[in-house]
Amino acid sequence: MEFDVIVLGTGPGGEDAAGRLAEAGLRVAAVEANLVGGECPYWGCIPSKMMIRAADLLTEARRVPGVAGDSSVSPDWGQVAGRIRTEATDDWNDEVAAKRLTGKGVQLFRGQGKITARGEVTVNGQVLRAARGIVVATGSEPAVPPIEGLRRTPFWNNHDAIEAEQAPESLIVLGGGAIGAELAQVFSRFGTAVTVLESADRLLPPEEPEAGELLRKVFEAEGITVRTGAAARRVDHDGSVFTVETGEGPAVRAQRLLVATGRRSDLSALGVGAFGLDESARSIETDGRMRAAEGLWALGDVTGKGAFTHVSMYQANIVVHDILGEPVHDAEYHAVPRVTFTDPEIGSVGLSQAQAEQRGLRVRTALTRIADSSRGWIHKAGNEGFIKLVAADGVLVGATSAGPAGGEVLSMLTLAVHARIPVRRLGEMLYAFPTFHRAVEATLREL
Ligand SMILES: Cc1cc2nc3c(=O)[nH]c(=O)nc-3n(C[C@H](O)[C@H](O)[C@H](O)COP(=O)(O)OP(=O)(O)OC[C@H]3O[C@@H](n4cnc5c(N)ncnc54)[C@H](O)[C@@H]3O)c2cc1C
Ligand SMILES: NC(=O)c1ccc[n+]([C@@H]2O[C@H](COP(=O)([O-])OP(=O)(O)OC[C@H]3O[C@@H](n4cnc5c(N)ncnc54)[C@H](O)[C@@H]3O)[C@@H](O)[C@H]2O)c1
Repeated sequence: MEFDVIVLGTGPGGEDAAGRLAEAGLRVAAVEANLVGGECPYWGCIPSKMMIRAADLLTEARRVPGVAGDSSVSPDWGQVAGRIRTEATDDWNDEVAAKRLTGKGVQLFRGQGKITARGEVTVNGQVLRAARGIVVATGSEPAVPPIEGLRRTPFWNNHDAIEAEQAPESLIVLGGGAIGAELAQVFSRFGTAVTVLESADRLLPPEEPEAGELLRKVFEAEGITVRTGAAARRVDHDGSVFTVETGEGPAVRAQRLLVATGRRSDLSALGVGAFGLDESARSIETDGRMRAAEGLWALGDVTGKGAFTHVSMYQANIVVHDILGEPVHDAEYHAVPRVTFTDPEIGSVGLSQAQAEQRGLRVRTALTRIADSSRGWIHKAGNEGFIKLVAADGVLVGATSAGPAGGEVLSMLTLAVHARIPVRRLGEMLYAFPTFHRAVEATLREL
């Protein structure tokens, strides 16, 4: 079957690119092995943020005493699980999403697609040919670390955690990255006894050390056990209880085990070797137009530029313009924003202090605490957080905004890093009183 473009994988970026290319008049085939929409709407961003919204509501209600009276809350996981089934995922049915895509003129092929030659994808024995090229948008899947015994146990990955119909009594979370931190706090707030095991020396290891320290403090205050420097060595399951040994400290036991130790993309399963690409690589390398080879584009998690929906959509926009021969700015990654939606939210953009120093930049940093700002003091309960700025050569190269609405406050810092606005000019701006983002002004003064 002949097409102009074949899009392999219909996660956020693949779906967007396929739909827009078809609307522009190209003959587009999309190949999807699972659900149209990918990880984000069914097992990622959307349902996890629904869980977080519910968990945050419980905690806000628990903060009433001492500020506004008394409160008592009775968590009901059934309401969260119900919303995820009915409102978010349609019980993991993608009929609506598939109709939306085919309604734009895309021909959808269900099944695992593989590149079998340049310009050729085979799915379920059917050969599809693309005159202009192939877009690889196949995302990532949970990585399973090589821990003795693990694969023999019924551990959870993010799919199982998102589909949970009950909050477990106890839960071990392996990995204190974005997924581990968000879901550890969610289940804890619904009454689960949670232990986080993180092999690095802090939670959210790529972020500023102050972010990991802050989360540890908040987690421990909420009753979550946090063990860092704790790489799992062995996992057992006796039919009802998991036991995880870490080499240091006592073994941990719990009803469930969530493995959230990162993601992987299997390039050999995609057949990108047909284009001369290294199939043992962790990700597909692209140029600024997201081209990986003549007639091959890649976007999303598979490019290794940040496993975030906004990165996938940003790259999809570049792919669409490039394929249509329209002008578009090359992809830039100096200001990739990311938000871990714990409470407090950890928002960050650009380089951490350590990353900037590793690049040999002459770095200046400053940090102020949200609790010391007027808004933080007014807020009283749940006012933990900080702003940290990393500057070099008179511009911000990185920033962290941790706190209530930390992800929203991040927006102005993303703009500053993206547009390389001089620090001096940022300091001349007006900051509304009393807002959380006014802490940025105080931090600029420190800087
Ligand atoms: C629990 C969790 C929470 C998250 N929260 C956030 C968040 O708050 N914000 C954020 O920005 N990001 C978040 N993410 C990350 C986000 O979900 C991913 O970065 C995003 O979905 C990646 O999009 P993608 O376009 O690369 O493809 P994916 O969403 O990974 O989809 C790829 C699709 O390709 C299909 N596919 C793979 N191989 C083939 C093949 N050979 N043939 C056919 N189809 C194939 C898959 O079935 C899948 O549907 C979260 C992830 C998880 C797991
Ligand atoms: N809010 C968001 O934007 C959001 C939320 C969830 C996920 N995501 C995306 O999905 C990606 C995957 O999330 P993730 O949390 O699985 O990966 P991650 O890479 O963010 O974190 C994995 C953590 O597991 C630790 N680890 C690895 N092996 C271990 C072991 N054997 N024992 C103990 N700890 C171990 C690592 O040190 C790391 O801190 C994220 O990097 C992020 O890009 C984004």
